[in-house]
Formats: sequence, structure tokens, C-alpha cells
Amino acid sequence: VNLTISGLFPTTSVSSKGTHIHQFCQLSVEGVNQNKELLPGYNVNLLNGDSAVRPGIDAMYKHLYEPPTKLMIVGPSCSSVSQPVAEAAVLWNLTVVSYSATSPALSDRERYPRFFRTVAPDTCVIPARRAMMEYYGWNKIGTIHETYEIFTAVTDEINQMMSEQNWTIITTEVMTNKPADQIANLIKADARIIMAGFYINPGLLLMCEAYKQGLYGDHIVWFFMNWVDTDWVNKAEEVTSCTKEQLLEVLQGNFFTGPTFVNEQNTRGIAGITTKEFDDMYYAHFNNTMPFGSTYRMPAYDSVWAVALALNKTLTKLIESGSSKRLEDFQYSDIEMADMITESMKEVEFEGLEGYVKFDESGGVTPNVAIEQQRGDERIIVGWYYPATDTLEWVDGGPEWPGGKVPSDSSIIVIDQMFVSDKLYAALCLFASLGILQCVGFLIFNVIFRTRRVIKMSSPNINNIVLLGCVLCYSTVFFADVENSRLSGEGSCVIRLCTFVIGFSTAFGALFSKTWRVHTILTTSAKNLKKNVRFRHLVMMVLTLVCVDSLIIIIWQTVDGYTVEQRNLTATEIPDTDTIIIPQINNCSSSYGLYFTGALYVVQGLVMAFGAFLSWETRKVQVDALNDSKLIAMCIYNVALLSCLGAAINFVLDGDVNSSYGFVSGIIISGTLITSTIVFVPKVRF
Ligand SMILES: NCCCC(=O)O
Repeated sequence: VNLTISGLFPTTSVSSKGTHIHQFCQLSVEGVNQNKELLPGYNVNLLNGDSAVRPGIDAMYKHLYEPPTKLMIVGPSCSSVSQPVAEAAVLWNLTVVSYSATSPALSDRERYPRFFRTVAPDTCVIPARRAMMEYYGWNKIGTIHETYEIFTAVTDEINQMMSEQNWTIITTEVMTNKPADQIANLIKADARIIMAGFYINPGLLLMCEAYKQGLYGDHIVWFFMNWVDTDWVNKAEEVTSCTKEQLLEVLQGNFFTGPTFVNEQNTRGIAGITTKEFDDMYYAHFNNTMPFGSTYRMPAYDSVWAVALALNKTLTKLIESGSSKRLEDFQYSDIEMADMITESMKEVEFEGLEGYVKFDESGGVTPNVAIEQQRGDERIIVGWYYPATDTLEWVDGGPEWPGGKVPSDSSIIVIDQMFVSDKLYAALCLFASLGILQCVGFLIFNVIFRTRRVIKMSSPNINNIVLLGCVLCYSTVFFADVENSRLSGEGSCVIRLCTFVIGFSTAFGALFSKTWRVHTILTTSAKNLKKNVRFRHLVMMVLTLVCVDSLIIIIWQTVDGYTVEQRNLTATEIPDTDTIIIPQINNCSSSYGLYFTGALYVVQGLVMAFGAFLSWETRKVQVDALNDSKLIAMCIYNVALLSCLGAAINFVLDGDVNSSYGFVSGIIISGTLITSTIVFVPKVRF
């Protein structure tokens, strides 16, 4: 009695591999039919329907609508065809055994309850790749895949694995027909370890683009599925604009992971032949070549045995249950017998060509995973991953690295924290200290000679306030971003701001108040003069100005206080070392800093303008001891010039901590020194 099995093999289109696979499944059928203990009285007949990717499931429907009734389906090859076939087979109560569909999606028992396969889902390589990443200390990867579920499902599980490990996926690229942008994105993201998922032709286009854009070499590690045929690059010129040699250059040293489908023990399995004997026969049949698409020859051969064993078990169950039904009585509506066949398939276990075959809960097998490395135009097994024990074992010393060393998962980034040089800081602090000493000298001079008419007339107490402002301005220099200094950090940002702004307001506020005094004397009647120009009035003027500045600073720091932010400057790559040096500086940062600085500039600008107006108004007063208007005009001129110069230089030198600190401090010191010298030296001389 004939038992007809629907066989689905891709024999046209891109995947012509089905032709070879069918031929060897026929050998398997012969072995089954010759086995006297298996299905006695029955003869297995395997049909050959074309299930190439494009014709889809047409072949299956052709088999189903034509007599005789088929008991099971062997195939299809590709997951994109297996998914609709396995889904439709449920409605026809047919159990399906694929020999090469490896999409993880097919493990879904709710969607595909009658689907089995003599291969493992592609996700079986993820623990092996994880083990390799742990071994080499890689924790950053990029991924690129085609949009078919077989590839997206693998990327999804890679994502999950990466997040469980707390590792980083730098970029996930989805392939298009022209993958130039995706390769450019991988380069831009500095992806070094790249996991790719594709069918052969798009994969060749991707490798060609990687060649064109230079995404290969000692520092790049690609991971592919090992079901990509070893000789896929032979199609280079047919599919791409690259040569086979160029693609091999890209592939050098990269990894292909997956089961090998070879019984490593080389035991004589259920078919009575060893893997080696089978391969000798296979090679001889194809004139000592391995035709394109031979990867799945062992699982295909085993799939026929699995079908025969499941039918044999079903027959035994039918006989033992006392049923009058036999296998030949199967109808597509017979759920009871269909369930019996599916259950029997779950119980099947045997020594096959690919090793021990036993279906797991999701209908697949759990093989050891080979790690193959591309060397020349060959792939060499350099390691094994054993899922049962979660161990990685290298073969013959493991991978060889084209660059002589293990590539890193990203450029080595060296952060070069920049600080103000100790010598520069010391020199400028010395100058600032000398400036402060000069101020103290003038202060002592003011106190000693306070009774002299010339000093008395020049408002010595106000002059002392000017000197206090100068000391504050000089102090700004002490607060710099020096390594290991206590005078750096967030506090120093605020103190630096305060010493300079308050110092400036104090010095110039006091100077201008003196001029205001002279102006008032000129413009007020003798009766009102006394009450208008008392010392406390002048102090009040200075204090008002200081209070306005302080208020702005307090609001600023309350609303949006300074934080020390690390700012990266232009990175430089050190040739041949894969190292990138990023200079980093500490920056006093505040989101609304621009507005508050603007407000302070406006206040200081108004004060300077008012000072300029007063000194102009009082220019004709000839009593030198009383009137500083000419000196003030010189001070304003100097300070305005130095401020503009300082702002411009600071803008140009932004990022160069030493030059920036050096110039700004130099301007503060020279501006303050010029002001104090202009105002006080004539008095000392006089
Ligand atoms: N497993 C290789 C063939 C690809 C697929 O399953 O569609």
C-alpha cells in the first residue's frame, strides 16, 4: 500500500537547492522502504513540489487537491513559505516536517501546532554569540537585518539578550535593496561587532557595499548565520558590482555560527550509514562538488526518517487500540488520526545523519552550535558552543585575528581632562598678589596722609572703597580650574563671578560717586551742598550698585545655579592605534546664563556711560586734588578697550583652558593695575 507524502522543495527561482535535496530525500525514502521492520506492507512515496520562495504555497495546494490523500508534508525549505504552509496544514490536519526552515517564528506552538523541523531556529546561535562576546569582553554591537520575520525575530532576541546583559546595541539597521545608507549608519555609529541577518543575494549586496565603504578589516567583526552557503561568494559578479575576491576580503576573519548538521560521532545511525559515507556518496553523485544549497542535506535526509518513524508509531497505536482504521484510511477531516500522527512525531527519537534527533517542545532540535571563521575561501570550525552546559570550547586555539590582536567593540576613547597649568596659575596668582600688595600700599598711604589737604580733598574713604574693589577684581584670578585645587568646582564658578562683578561695581561705582560729588558741587547751591554730598551718600551710591548686581547674581543662582559641565572638545584620532583622544574641559554652565550675563553687562554699561557723562561734565574743574574726571576718563577708556579685547579673545580661545585663563586673568590684572595706578600714583607723586 502506498503512503503518499507531499514533498516541497525549492527547485526554481533563487533557491535551486531543492533539486539536490529532493534527490537525496529519495535515497532516504529507498532506505525506509527497504527497512523490513518499518511500516511493513507499506511503501512510502515522496512527491516533489516546487516550493521556491516566489511560487509560495501553490505546490502544497496542488498536492492537496489531487488524489491520493497525503498523510504528511516534508518541507518546505524557506521560512517565508513554511509559515503559510504550516498555518494552512492545520486546517487540512496535516503534520509538517521542514528540513531547513529556521525562523524562530515557527516555534510558536499556538500558530503552528503541527509543525516540526529537523533543524533548530536561528535564535540557537544567540547564546553562542553571547558566550563569545563575554569571552572577548565585547559589549557593544550593531545589527542589520532584512525585514522578513526570520531575521527580525532573531534581532528581537538579540535585543533581549543584550538588555539582560546590560550591554549596548549601538544601532539597528533595516536593510533595503540598496544598503549604502545602512552601511554608512553602521560606520557613523562606530559599530565594530555587527550581527547580520539576510538571504544570500541581499547579503552579497550588503557585503559589496561594506567593501565599497570600507566597513571591513582588522577592526570589524561580522557575525552571519552559517546556513549561508560556503560558496555564496561565487555569485558575486552575477548579483553585485563587486568581484568574488573583493567580497572574500570583506569576509576574512568573520564568523558564521549555527549547527553543522553533521554527526560529529560519525556513528552508523538509523539509516545504516555514517555521515562520512553519506557525504562520500553525495560528493560522488555530484562529481566531487558540493552543489549550491547542500547545507541542509543531512536534516533533509533525517526528515524522511522522522516521517516514517512517526507513521510507524501511529500504525502501532492504531493496531494496539483495536481500531479498524489503518494509515491508508486517513482523510483530511480525520482529526483523531491527525492528532495521533502529530503526537507520534513528538515521540520520535533516533540517531540520524545530523546526530541524535529528538524534537523539543517547540518542534525543533537543540544542536550544538559551531563557530566557523572565514579563512581565505574556506570556513574553519574554530569553536563549539554546547547549549546543554552553556560552555564555549575553542578548537585548535580558536579564532585567528587578521590584525594579530582581538578587535575591540568600539574605538578606545581616552578622555584627556584639561586643567589650567600649575605654572601659569602660579605666575598669574603672583601678579594678582603683587597687585593686591600695591592696593594695600595705597591704602596705607591714604591712612597715613589722610590729614594732608590733597588727600582730604580727594575723598580718601571713597578711594579706599576703590581699592577694595580692585582687591576683589584681583582675587578673581585665584579661582581657576587647576588640577586638585580646592578653588575649583561649582563654588568657584560663583565666587569668580561675584569677585569680579562686585569688585568692578565697587571700584567704578566709588570712582564715579566722587565725580558725581564734584558735579553736584558745581550744580548745587551752597545751602543744599552739605546735605547732598555727605560721605554716606557716596557710600549709598556704591552700595546701591553693588546691591543691584548682587540681586541679579542671587536671582540667577537661585533660578538656574551654575553647574560644572564636562565639555568635549574636538577629538583627535591616533593613527594605527584605534584610539581617539577627546580633550575635556570643565565648564561653568547655566541654561539662562546668557540672559543674566546680559543683564549684568547692561548694568555695568549704564554705570560706565553715566561715569563718562559725569567726567565730561566736570572736565573743566581745575582743582586736581578734587577732580579725578580726567583720570576717570582714562580708566573708562582702558577698561572699555580691555573688556572688548577680553570678550573677543575669550571667544576665539574658547576651549583652550590655558590661553583662555591666561588672557582673561591678564586683562583683569592689567585693567585693575591701570585703574589703580592712574587714580593713585598722581596722588602719591603730588
Ligand atoms: N534556514 C535557511 C533558509 C532560510 C529560511 O529558513 O527561510
